[in-house]
Amino acid sequence: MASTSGAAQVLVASNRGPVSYQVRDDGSLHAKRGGGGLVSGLSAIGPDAGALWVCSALGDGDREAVRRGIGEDGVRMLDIPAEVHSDAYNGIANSVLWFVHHMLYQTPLEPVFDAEFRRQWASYETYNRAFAEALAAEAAEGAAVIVQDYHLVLVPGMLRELRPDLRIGHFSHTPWAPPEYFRMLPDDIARAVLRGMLGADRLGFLTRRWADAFTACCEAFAGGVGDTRIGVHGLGADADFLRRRAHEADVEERMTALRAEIGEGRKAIVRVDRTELSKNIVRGLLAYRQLLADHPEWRERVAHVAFAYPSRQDLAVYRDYTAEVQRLAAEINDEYGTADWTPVVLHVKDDFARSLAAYRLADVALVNPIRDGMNLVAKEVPVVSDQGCALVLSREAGAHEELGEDAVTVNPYDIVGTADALHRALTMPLSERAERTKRLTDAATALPPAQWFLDQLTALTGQRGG
Ligand SMILES: O=P(O)(O)OC[C@H]1O[C@H](O[C@H]2O[C@H](CO)[C@@H](O)[C@H](O)[C@H]2O)[C@H](O)[C@@H](O)[C@@H]1O
Repeated sequence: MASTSGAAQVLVASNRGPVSYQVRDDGSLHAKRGGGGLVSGLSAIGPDAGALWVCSALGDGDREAVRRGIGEDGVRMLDIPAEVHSDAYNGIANSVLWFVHHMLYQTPLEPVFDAEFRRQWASYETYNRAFAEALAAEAAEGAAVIVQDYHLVLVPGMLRELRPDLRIGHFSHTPWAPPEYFRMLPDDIARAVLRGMLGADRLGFLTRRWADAFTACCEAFAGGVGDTRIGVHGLGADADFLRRRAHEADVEERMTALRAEIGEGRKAIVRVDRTELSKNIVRGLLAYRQLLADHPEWRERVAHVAFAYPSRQDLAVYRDYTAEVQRLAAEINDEYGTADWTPVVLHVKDDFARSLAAYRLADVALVNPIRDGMNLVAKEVPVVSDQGCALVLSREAGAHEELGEDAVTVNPYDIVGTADALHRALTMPLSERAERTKRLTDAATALPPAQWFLDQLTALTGQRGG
């Protein structure tokens, strides 16, 4: 394992780490890169950067790795009891805080703040305390610590009490809810969230909109942000890595297979997401069906390549959503498919090489979240696309702040509007597509992950506060 206790000068903390382990049939452990935008962003902080990454063991394989003392350089995995982790991650972080910040509650999916919620909140506190104690033990005198995301909002305040000498930052990868939605949380919990965060010297957000919403919540419920500084760092795509990786042999192989699935000469509307309610995959499929209904000329001339990778499957609402995506894709294929045309090419098994293959082949990328911290797919597709790609982008994605001018903007709730946007994107002249792709690429790569992290570190260590 990587560090000597008390020696780390720079630390990051997040629920999901850069690697996860699976136990093979022969008992050996297989290491796999962790998924999701947060990991993509932080992966620039390799062991060479000298940082220690403190994360949670997430499954049996990870726990086994901790028990066997197996680990990557620069990574410390915490073996927090499975039931505490489940309450904190599934119960509080993903069923409450995620839903509040993405404003996903709507009838009949409503928050229930009952005794079970209070029990899970106690686990969430325990979980946060485990991180605070591990960070306090690993950090050198005066070290910089940057805590990540809604799983760990109590850590800055807890760590401040344990180690007042540290420079403490926190970065949110999600949107932040406006006060009129945030106030849905019980008052004491809302205050605990804000006070926990305000234990940091500096807080980072992906866009000005989310930073302003946080400030507004503090003004409404915590008497303001006090001495805590707030900054905006719009995580960008890693162009060098993506372009290199997208031209490796396994990606080329998958392009051949995908071309066969799409069919010769057809255009491809591509989307790649975790199967996540906020990503709005169902309305994307409904919009595609509307396109086929409104514009029969596209039948047999286009395919919707939809990769919906498993996410948070311990939660019933995510399993139901996954089933709905699969049901609707099959329904569209039954309704419009022909002997040699599959209108929706749906894949649900996570495969990064196949995602890159789809990016390269895309004529149109559909990114239509209800709300999204940033959405890195919107930034990755233009970088990798072989022939220039039109981007249909929700105005509610953080990425829209930087990419909106060269995207075709949609209201994510408007199915007819999204169908019209798809038609506009499909008919965009190739020269216009290429020009827009060039500008999208410039904007998407303005702040690559390594620089994104360094900027936060410089801003944090260049000041004392809190
Ligand atoms: O760890 P999981 O529960 O499997 O979820 C994966 C990650 O989802 C969220 O990612 C966000 O971060 C991205 C990078 O800043 C952003 O582009 C994206 O739009 C967000 O959804 C979550 O914030 C992470 O903590 C999760 O690890």
